[in-house]
Amino acid sequence: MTFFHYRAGLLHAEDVPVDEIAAAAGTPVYIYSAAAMRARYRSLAAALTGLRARICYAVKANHNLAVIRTLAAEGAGADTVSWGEIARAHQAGVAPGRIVYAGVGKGDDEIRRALQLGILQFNVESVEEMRRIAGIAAAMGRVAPVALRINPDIGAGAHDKISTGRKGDKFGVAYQEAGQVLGEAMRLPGIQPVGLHLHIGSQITELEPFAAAFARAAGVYRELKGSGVPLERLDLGGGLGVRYNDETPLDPVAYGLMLRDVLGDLDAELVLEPGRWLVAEAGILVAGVLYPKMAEERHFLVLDAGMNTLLRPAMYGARHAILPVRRQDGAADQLVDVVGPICESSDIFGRAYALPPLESGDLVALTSAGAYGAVMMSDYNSRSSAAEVLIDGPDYAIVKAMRPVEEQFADDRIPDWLPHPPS
Ligand SMILES: Cc1ncc(COP(=O)(O)O)c(C=O)c1O
Ligand SMILES: N[C@@H](CCCC[NH3+])C(=O)O
Repeated sequence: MTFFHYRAGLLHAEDVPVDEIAAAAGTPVYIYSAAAMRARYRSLAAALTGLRARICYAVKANHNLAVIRTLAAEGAGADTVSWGEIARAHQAGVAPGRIVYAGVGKGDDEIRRALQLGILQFNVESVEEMRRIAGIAAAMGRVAPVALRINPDIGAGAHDKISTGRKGDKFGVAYQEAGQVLGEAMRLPGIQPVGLHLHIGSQITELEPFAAAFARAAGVYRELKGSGVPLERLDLGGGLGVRYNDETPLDPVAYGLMLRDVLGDLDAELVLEPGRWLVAEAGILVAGVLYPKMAEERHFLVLDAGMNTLLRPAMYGARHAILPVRRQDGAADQLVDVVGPICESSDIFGRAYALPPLESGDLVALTSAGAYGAVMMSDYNSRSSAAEVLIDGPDYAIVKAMRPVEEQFADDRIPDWLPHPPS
């Protein structure tokens, strides 16, 4: 965590003291380090040297415009999964010709808008979707560049809920059926097959499943290209794993070597769609301590951040390391269960965290929170989403303010015909 470090016992994000940011933006607050994101991007790009490859940042991991802009300025394109994400990426400055668009449920209007904008390619997940895109494109007098997402039947990912490439998962078409589907695609007006796509899962810390899936995809690619399908791109998806606690994150150099080994002689431009790997460790979530609740049977630390702020622990049993924002010299750590304020038993970040004694008003930082944190926030229990702050050296900016409670219900409407309650 070199971009988040202690100086004189106080946690800093790059050069800015974290307590200063918390005072300015309120808590809970997500803090992102631009330098950390750039360092990640550059180390991955460097590991791909010599390969014909492009990086399309999976904006689902963190879709704040300032985050997308930081990576786009480094040369990243965008991997998207809805018109909303395409619009965000475009708004943040990503050129349409650098945007790929996946997802099992693309709506007609989304397809139309993406065609109008002129994105690089649609990553198509079913024959039904292929036909739908063909119809819409033909009616618009356009041709949709399409990569077919194949399901390689290889499981990977830290959790059953984030494995996407097994037979029976909803994503893509069985790899054995790719030829048939692309054969039909070639006969459809409005479709230009340009590639294959796969994405086997997320938070993968081993190279083997990637290598096995990519080798399988390369076999299909070669066979189809050999039989006359004009393929030019193989999109490998994302999935590169990071450190949350004690995991060994995926090494980009080893990943690059594996790509050379498995795909070095493939006649294809490669596309990588990392999300988590670029931004997770570049972000922390800073929360205020509401109460230390030291019941005899269990010690709890109740934070002002909850599952509505960071859903990963409740949803996947994920465990993010937690640091005190101010270190205490000489104070012995206590084991505490760290929980949020939401009325759900699953609103718990984890049991038995070793932390120094903390009081109301103290701050803690949940680490590796830059990916799938802010994007998955909700106003559940009518608790407002956290603010987001971007740091760049000595500078910082609130890149999304915490929403005042009144704005949460500003769009609700009470129909005139509903009776009034008694006064
Ligand atoms: C198609 C696709 N590409 C890329 C990603 C990004 O994954 P990750 O954040 O694990 O790199 C995902 C999400 O899992 C995805 O579904
Ligand atoms: N949201 C998930 C991962 C899903 C990745 C997107 N397909 C997480 O927090 O780990």
